[in-house]
Amino acid sequence: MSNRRILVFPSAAELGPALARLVSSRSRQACNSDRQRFTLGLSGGSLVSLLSQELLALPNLDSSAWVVAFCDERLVPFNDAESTYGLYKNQLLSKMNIPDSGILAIDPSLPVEQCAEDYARKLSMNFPGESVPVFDLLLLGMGPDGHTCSLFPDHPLLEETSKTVAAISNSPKPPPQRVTMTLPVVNAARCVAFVSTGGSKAPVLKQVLEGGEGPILPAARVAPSQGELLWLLDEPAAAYLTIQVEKPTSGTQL
Ligand SMILES: O=C1O[C@H](COP(=O)(O)O)[C@@H](O)[C@H](O)[C@H]1O
Repeated sequence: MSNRRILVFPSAAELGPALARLVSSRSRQACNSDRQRFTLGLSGGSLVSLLSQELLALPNLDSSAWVVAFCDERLVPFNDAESTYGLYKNQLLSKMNIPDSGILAIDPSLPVEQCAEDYARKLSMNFPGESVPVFDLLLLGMGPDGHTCSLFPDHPLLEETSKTVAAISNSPKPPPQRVTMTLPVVNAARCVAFVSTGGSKAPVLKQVLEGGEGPILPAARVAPSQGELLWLLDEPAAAYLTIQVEKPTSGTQL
C-alpha cells in the first residue's frame, strides 16, 4: 500500500494543528487547480470539536470556494445533539465564509430511504459529470469496533457498489437511522485522512492497520484507488502498532 502514510503525534494537541494544515494545504491546491474549488467531506463524533477548534485557529483561511458535505449523518433534527450538521453548524460553519449553496446537508424531515436518495441527488448535482463524486479530501473517524462513516462491521452496506449514498435503519451505534457515503465514494477521493486519538482505539487500530486473524473491518476497506490515504494518530491510539510509522516534525509535508 504505497500511498498509505501513518503519522503518529505525541498527543491530540500536536495532531490538531497538523490536521488544520492538511485541510488548508489541500484547499489551496484544489482552489488553484482547474477545479477552482475545494470539496471536503466531514465525519462526526470526536472529529467535530477537534477540527472546529483547529480550523478556526488558522489565520486567513479562505473558505469561499469550499463545498462541504458529510461522510455520514444521523437522521435526527438539526437541533438534536446527535446531528453532525448541527454540531458543525454551531462550532464551525457559522464562523466561516462558506456560501450556503456550498454546504450539502441531508433533509432530516424525510424517511431514511428517501433522505439517502435526496442526499445522493445533492451530491450528484454538485459533481456534474462524475458518476461517483470525487472529493478532494474526506476526513474520517473510526469507532472502537472498526466502523467508519456509518459502515459497520459485517453489515450488508459494505458490499454496496451501485449507490453513492445508502440508508441504514439498524445502526448498532445509536441513533439507528443514518445515511452514509458508500465505499465507492470513499475510495474515489483524492485524499482520505483518518483521525484517531485515544487509547480506546489502540486494539482496533492494530487490527485495521496490521491485519491478522480477525475479519476485515470497515476502516480497513478504505483504500483510495487513485488517491492518498493518511492516518493521523496520537501515541495512545498507536500504542500497539509494530509497523513502521512516521513521527512528524513541524517541517513534515502533509
Ligand atoms: O457514529 C459515528 O462514529 C464515527 C467515529 O466516531 P468517534 O467519536 O469514535 O471518532 C464517526 O466517524 C462517524 O462520523 C459517526 O457518525
